[in-house]
Amino acid sequence: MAKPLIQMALDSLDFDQTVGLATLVAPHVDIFEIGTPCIKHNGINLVKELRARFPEKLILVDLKTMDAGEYEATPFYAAGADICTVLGVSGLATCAGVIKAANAYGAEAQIDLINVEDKVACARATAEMGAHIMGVHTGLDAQAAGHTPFADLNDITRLGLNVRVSVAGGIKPSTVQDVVRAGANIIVVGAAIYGAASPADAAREIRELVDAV
Ligand SMILES: O=C([C@H](O)CO)[C@H](O)[C@H](O)COP(=O)(O)O
Repeated sequence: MAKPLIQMALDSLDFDQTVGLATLVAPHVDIFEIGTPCIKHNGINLVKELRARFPEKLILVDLKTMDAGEYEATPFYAAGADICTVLGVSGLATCAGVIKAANAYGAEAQIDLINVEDKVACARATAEMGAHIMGVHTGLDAQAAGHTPFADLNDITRLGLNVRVSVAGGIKPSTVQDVVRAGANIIVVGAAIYGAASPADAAREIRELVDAV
């Protein structure tokens, strides 16, 4: 199996801080995620800026689209996004719209399973429609209430769907190897990197731990 990719979640609201953090961690990560609060605050110009500065990196725009899937996602793919997210709770028509927009640009659509009641059914249905990535995700508010993504990750990887599986939700050095072993193809890390005294060192540590599995 290919080595898992490491995705850095850029969750600052500040445009320059976001570019600065991306620059610091770039040698150690594969994907820059422009987090939902960040993309809402800064808009599409941040996608263009990161695309221009980091042509070799993958860029995920965490739109968490809830309606008007094709219409909302298309300009972000046109601006250089490799992956956009759409909420599984939005329903199949909206997911289909983002998948259609992704395919038009040779890019990928990620279904975010956050707060989906029946994650297995949603994953099966959206994979069948051509979704490229399934996102197992315990959001920041759910994390604060003590939840983790580990059980859901096992439920989704054991389905053996023809998609890559991404996992997000408080992943840190002590848990990153467990999610690799559970079959995650994309490992999202936010606070454990941007909250560290040295984000570059923290990103390097995550990379070394992933590569050591
Ligand atoms: O997607 C996220 C959240 O919903 C805000 O947009 C985070 O980027 C994601 O949870 C990863 O961050 P950490 O949980 O801090 O690792």
